Amino acid sequence: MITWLDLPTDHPFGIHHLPYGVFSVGGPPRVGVRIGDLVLDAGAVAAVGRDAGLVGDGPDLASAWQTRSLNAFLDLGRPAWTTAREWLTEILTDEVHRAGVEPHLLPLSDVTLHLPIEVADYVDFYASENHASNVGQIFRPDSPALPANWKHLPIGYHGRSGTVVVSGTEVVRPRGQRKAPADPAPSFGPSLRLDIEAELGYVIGGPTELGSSVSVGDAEDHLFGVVLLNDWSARDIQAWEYVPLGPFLGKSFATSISAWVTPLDALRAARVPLPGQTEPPVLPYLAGEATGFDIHLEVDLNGTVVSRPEYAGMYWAPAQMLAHLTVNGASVRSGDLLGSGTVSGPEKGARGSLLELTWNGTEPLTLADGTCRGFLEDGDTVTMKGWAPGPNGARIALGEVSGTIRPAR
Ligand SMILES: O=C(O)/C=C/C(=O)CC(=O)CC(=O)O
Ligand SMILES: [Ca+2]
Ligand SMILES: [Mg+2]
Repeated sequence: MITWLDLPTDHPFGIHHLPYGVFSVGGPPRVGVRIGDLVLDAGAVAAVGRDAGLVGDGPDLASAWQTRSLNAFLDLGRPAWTTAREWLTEILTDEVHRAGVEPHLLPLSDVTLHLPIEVADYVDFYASENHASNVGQIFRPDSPALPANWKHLPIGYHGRSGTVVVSGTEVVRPRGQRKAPADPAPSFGPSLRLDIEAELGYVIGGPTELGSSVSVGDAEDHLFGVVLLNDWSARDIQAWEYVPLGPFLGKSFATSISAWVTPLDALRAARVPLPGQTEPPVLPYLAGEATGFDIHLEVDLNGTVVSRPEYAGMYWAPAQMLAHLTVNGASVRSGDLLGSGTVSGPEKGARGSLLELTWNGTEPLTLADGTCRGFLEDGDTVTMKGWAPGPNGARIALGEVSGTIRPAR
């Protein structure tokens, strides 16, 4: 597949990728598709196709894309996502479309990128066995590292969708209550243990009805695509507040996602079997054809790569997470966001949080500038990147997610 754009076939944002985002250039935000270092004004070019009668009786992509989020497009469901991807591929590869499309391509450097989805409900899972057992040892040293339910169900909690922000948004250090086990009483102030969590976020589309469930086999009809996600976490606030209802203010102040949503359809070459769920076997509603993804992550703190987590090691698949989330009859909405849980590998250099990398601050990291970190300081910038294998040896780069810490107000 060769595009008429002047683009190497192995470009990480090549014709085999085509991630969606929302951009503006002075005017109202609208849906864009990234190709190379250009952004295609997708709604404008679809309107040209529609008005010229080229798009037939298919879904009205022009209307869905001339809006300020991906939600209307997500509402159309998987058949429309497939049609859209085929059509975009055609207009970017067949030279006959060039004159009509070229005026709607803008340099990435000229546009402002926005939060790509209006986040409906946000759920964060806990799907890495290494992460769960590390945090278990740190937070609950007198209990088994993995809770008794961990291999039977994908554990999760409902988060705060209104504080999900796009890459580049500054993060204000949260204030709150904390009490270390040895402290006689709780104290209040800016978090002293501000942390990151490297995760993938799954963007849901195709709403379901209240009372119905999505099976593992049907889950990918509702899994539109993937973002990189940083679940900023205040460990001191979290450790004191979370018993018995789970994370609350320690994680609700900001969650950052990448501006680009990589469609699941672009990740065909990245599919890998799950590491294995035979001991114990999962209940029937969680069994079935579920795969993981061979996605490589990189966490950069102020210019030093501090971790390289491997998503392929995750225990629970996104299809299982969605099946579990809906098994009680809970419905999903377009724009729902599912965090995978922190991606941590077995090696120290593959842990997805500073909590684990520094073992709760007791083993600080030394950065390239010679400074040390247990947790984040004001002014620190964290950038997460990711890539997956694409077709014919090419790579697919996920959109990066970055954020800088500002002092508490
Ligand atoms: O084990 C705990 O009490 C808490 C765990 C987390 O903070 C992790 C969480 O947000 C889920 C995840 O990212 O894996
Ligand atoms: Ca998390
Ligand atoms: Mg969060």
